[in-house]
Amino acid sequence: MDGKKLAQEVKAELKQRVEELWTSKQIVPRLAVILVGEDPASQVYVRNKRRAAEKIGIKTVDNLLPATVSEADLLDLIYEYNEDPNIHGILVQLPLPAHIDEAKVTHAILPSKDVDGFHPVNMGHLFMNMPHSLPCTPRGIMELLAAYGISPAGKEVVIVGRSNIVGRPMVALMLNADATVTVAHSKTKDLRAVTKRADILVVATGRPEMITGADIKPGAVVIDVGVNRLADGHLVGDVQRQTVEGVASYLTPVPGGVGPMTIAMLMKQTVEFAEKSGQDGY
Ligand SMILES: NC(=O)C1=CN([C@@H]2O[C@H](COP(=O)(O)OP(=O)(O)OC[C@H]3O[C@@H](n4cnc5c(N)ncnc54)[C@H](OP(=O)(O)O)[C@@H]3O)[C@@H](O)[C@H]2O)C=CC1
Ligand SMILES: Nc1nc(=O)c2c([nH]1)NC[C@@H]1CN(c3ccc(C(=O)N[C@@H](CCC(=O)O)C(=O)O)cc3)C=[N+]21
Repeated sequence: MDGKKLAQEVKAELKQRVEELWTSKQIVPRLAVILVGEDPASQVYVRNKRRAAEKIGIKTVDNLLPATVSEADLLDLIYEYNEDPNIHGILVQLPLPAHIDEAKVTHAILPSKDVDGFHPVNMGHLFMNMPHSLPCTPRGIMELLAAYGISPAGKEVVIVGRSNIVGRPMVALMLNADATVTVAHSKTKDLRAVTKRADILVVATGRPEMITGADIKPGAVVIDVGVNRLADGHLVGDVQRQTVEGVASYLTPVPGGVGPMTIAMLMKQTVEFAEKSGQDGY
């Protein structure tokens, strides 16, 4: 499944919507990105986001804060963006340094500007199937499946991983799409027996190539969320491509699968928020 190509298509459509937004309301979508510390992988994501935004016509306001920044200063910055009517989306790159309480930061972002969909209010709405904002990675996966004509309705969907960023919101989206959902994690007994049941398998563990051809049902659709940089600089997923390719009906590559879709969905959410701005929020 070619996430890179689909992401290009999504971004081309967004570019038009951004132009329309300017013509009809003179609004430029603005996204504030906050990165704390100098994690090189995170810097790559921030750069990719900025590049994508520039192409679409979204303005990004990047804040690269030192790892030593205090929690109070970070919260103050978020409060400023909450109040600023010209900022439509706020994203704080995770993980944060240990001295900063991640939950406190996530909760500080105004739900109506929470482009990641990580605020408990947005998570709650998502689980009740009345979402305001959708976490970008799971949403990108749903759009990929839809583009390939794969409907989760009635299917056995197994999600490996239960993080707040990927696994948990993925459960909600799949349930909302009428799948029969199983969630596996590090305490799951006999993981292979569980993954082998899946018609659609979503793997988000951060364990390089842990899922092999022996772990999947022939013909399964396999979504590899993992982005793992090996010591030699090589990028691999959580799925072993060589052994899975011959068994699965579809597989998302790494790179070029879920990652580019995540960025496209972040852009989409920002444009959607800008389009809604001025209307009644909650
Ligand atoms: N492509 C993209 O857009 C994105 C990619 N990623 C990538 O996806 C991967 C996962 O990210 P994230 O969800 O944030 O990771 P986390 O580390 O937050 O969560 C990993 C999850 O996998 C589970 N897990 C770990 N090891 C095993 C195992 N051996 N067997 C079964 N389950 C296991 C953990 O279980 P437990 O809860 O029990 O600890 C946990 O629930 C990473 O490689 C990350 O880089 C992340 C976000 C976006
Ligand atoms: N608040 C927050 N929101 C996030 O969405 C978030 C986060 N924090 N912290 C880190 C993870 C990780 N993540 C990725 C996004 C894009 C690619 C991506 O574009 N990957 C490219 C390759 C990138 C490369 O070459 O390094 C690909 O898979 O083709 C990867 C990973 C978002 N995350």
